[in-house]
Amino acid sequence: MSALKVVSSKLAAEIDKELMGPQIGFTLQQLMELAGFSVAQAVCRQFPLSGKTETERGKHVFVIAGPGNNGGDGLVCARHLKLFGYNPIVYYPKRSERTEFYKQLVHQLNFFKVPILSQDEENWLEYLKPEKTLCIVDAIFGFSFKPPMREPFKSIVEELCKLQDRIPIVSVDVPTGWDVDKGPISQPSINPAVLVSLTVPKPCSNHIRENFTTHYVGGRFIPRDFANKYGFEPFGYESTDQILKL
Ligand SMILES: NC(=O)C1=CN([C@@H]2O[C@H](COP(=O)(O)OP(=O)(O)OC[C@H]3O[C@@H](n4cnc5c(N)ncnc54)[C@H](OP(=O)(O)O)[C@@H]3O)[C@@H](O)[C@H]2O)[C@@H](O)CC1
Ligand SMILES: [K+]
Repeated sequence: MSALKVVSSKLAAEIDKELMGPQIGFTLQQLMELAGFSVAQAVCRQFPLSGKTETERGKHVFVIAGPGNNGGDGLVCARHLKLFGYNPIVYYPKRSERTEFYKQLVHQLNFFKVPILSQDEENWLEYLKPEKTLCIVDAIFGFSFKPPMREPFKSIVEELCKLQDRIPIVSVDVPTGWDVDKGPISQPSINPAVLVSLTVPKPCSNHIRENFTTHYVGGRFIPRDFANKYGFEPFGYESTDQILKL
C-alpha cells in the first residue's frame, strides 16, 4: 500500500460541488473535457504509437461508457484519442437522457467518425479481441457507483474480468465495481493495468496492485490554495502535461 494522499468520496463530491458552484463557476462540460482529455493522454503515455507497425497502430481502443459522468469522460476521451491517431470504438449501452449535452458528445463522435455500438448490441465482445484491441477504457462507473451492480453492466464487468489478463484495462477515476472508499468489494473485480485518478486520488486507489497498476492523476484544474484547503498538495504536473504518473 502506498502512503498517497487521498480524499474520501464525500470530500471529492464537495470539491466537485465547489468547483461548479457560483463562486468558481466551472461548468460540468469544462471539467469533463479536461478529464477525458487527461485520460486520452494517459492512454498515449502508456501505449505510445510511435515506432509501432501499421497493424499495431490500427488496433482499437475499446471505450466502454456508463450512464453517468464517468461515461461522459469516456466519450470525451474517445474523441481525443481519435485526434491523437488512435482507433477508438465506443460501447455506450445505456445512453444518458440526463441532459442534451450527452447527445452532443455522441454527435461529436459521429462527426469524428468514431464508431458507437448500438444500445442493443449483444455481440459487443465480437469487437473486442486481444489481437485487435490495444486496451479497454473503463468509463462505466466512477465515484457515484452504489452496489449491487445492475444489468447490463454486471455482465459487462464479468466479461471484462475474464479478458483483463489479455487486454489491459485503463480505469477512469475509480475501477468500475470498486467502492470509492473501500476498494474491490465484490468478486470478480476489475484489476486495471492503468488507473487515472481525477483531480485527486480516492481512497480506493490504495488498493491497486503495486507492481501491476500504473497510477496517474489527471484533471488538472485546481490551484494550490484550493488543494491546500482540502488538505492536499497540488500535483507536480510538468509543462503542458494533463497527467502525472504517481
Ligand atoms: N471533478 C472531478 O473529479 C470530475 C469528475 N468527473 C467524473 O464524474 C464521475 C462521477 O460521475 P457521476 O456522479 O455522474 O457518477 P458515475 O460514477 O458516473 O455513476 C452514476 C451513474 O451510475 C448509475 N449507477 C450507480 N450505481 C449503479 C449500479 N449499482 N448499477 C447500475 N447503475 C448504477 C447511476 O444510475 P442511477 O442509480 O442514478 O439510476 C448513474 O447513472 C467521476 O468519477 C469522474 O469520472 C468529470 O466528468 C468531471 C470532473
Ligand atoms: K471507471
